Amino acid sequence: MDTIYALATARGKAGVAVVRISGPLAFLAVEKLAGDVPSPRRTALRVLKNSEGIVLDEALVICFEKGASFTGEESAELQLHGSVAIINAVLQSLSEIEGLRLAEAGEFTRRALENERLDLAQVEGLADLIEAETEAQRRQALKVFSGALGDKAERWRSSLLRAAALIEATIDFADEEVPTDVSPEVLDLISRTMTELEAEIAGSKMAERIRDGFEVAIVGPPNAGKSTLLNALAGREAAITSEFAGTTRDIIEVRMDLKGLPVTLLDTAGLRETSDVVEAIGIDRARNRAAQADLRVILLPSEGADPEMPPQEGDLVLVGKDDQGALSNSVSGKTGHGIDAMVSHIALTLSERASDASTAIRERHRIAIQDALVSMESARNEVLIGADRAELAAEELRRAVYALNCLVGRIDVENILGEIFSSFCIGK
Ligand SMILES: Nc1nc2c(ncn2[C@@H]2O[C@H](COP(=O)(O)OP(=O)(O)OP(=O)(O)O)[C@@H](O)[C@H]2O)c(=O)[nH]1
Repeated sequence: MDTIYALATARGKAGVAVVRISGPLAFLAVEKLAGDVPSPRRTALRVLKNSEGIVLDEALVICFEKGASFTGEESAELQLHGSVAIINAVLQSLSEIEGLRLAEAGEFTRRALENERLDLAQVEGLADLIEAETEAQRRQALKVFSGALGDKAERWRSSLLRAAALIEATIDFADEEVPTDVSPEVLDLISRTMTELEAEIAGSKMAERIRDGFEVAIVGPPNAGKSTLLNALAGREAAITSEFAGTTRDIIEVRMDLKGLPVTLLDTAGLRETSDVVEAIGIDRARNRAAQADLRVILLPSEGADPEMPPQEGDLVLVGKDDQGALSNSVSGKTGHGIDAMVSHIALTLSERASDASTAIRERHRIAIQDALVSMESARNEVLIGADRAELAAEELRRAVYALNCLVGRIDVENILGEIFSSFCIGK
């Protein structure tokens, strides 16, 4: 096993830069640079020198023993002054040590997975945690990273293994008198686990939204002030505004952090009958995209005007361009009146929905859970048919366990690793 090293913090000037080293020669490398190996898990101030004795930097050095590090291997972290020249000099010195090489993207995490310091779902949680931009994303990713999905999978797995063991016991005793009918307990175990898996699937759509962002569309008739409102929310001129009805044709997207929730705001073409071919295409797009959005702000030019699109649950219907707030349900992109109330409503509505989010946050998780459910359903049917189908029932339960094993990466890992680690950078 090679010993790997890499800059773990972002490149460029910073107060501190951290270089990580992991593998069997990690302590040896520290000794070469720092003169000794400080006691594990203790921060030690050391002068780092290269092989010619030239001082590179004064740094904080932390060593981690094998079995008690992020990767599970002997490893060390060098907290350097964050200068490009120091980083380069230290990386250069490390490269000159026999048996050390620069880490590949995601290689530290991959080793953590191989050494069972993390399960696959935790690796995915870590990738999301590094990507997290908003509070909701941070919380969700941290939950997965801390092993919440793996814990659940372990519980489901042991229920299914118990059910399978009960059934298998009846197979072994098939020729003899079977003391008790195990089917009620088996059915109960299967049903209870299925209910939990179904809840997980139900919440996974919302969890994906937290990862990828909610869509909020601003829709309504032309000239209602949609683009002006979007620009006010974005804090920049993202969309063109004009006094001419039908200015916005294509969909304009602005990503923002709305009280901790990741939201993509959509400005859409004003909805009306038109003979203009290009405008008509824009209106079609507007209708489709708005219909699929998580929430719509329907902006009207005046009170009682036709919204041109029926509001759905949670949608806001507001009168636009009400600069002084003469109406109760109104907003003005120009003066900012009503914007706080609107943002609060959107954030509240979306965060209520987000509270249903599960720990299954990726399509991969959903597919594995769905596979497990299909097998459990078959197992249940076999048990209901009768004791002579015990072998088939046990087989289906084993299949369900296999699907759950895939979920946390006990098996079939290689196929998915490439995809997962493609989002990691060097040093992670
Ligand atoms: N007084 C006032 N004028 C506004 C407000 N919002 C927009 N306007 C004006 O109304 C006109 C249309 O505004 P837009 O924001 O382009 O309206 P829109 O709904 O995006 O229009 P379409 O692109 O045609 O669908 C422009 O002349 C804006 O300056 C507002 O809050 N108050």
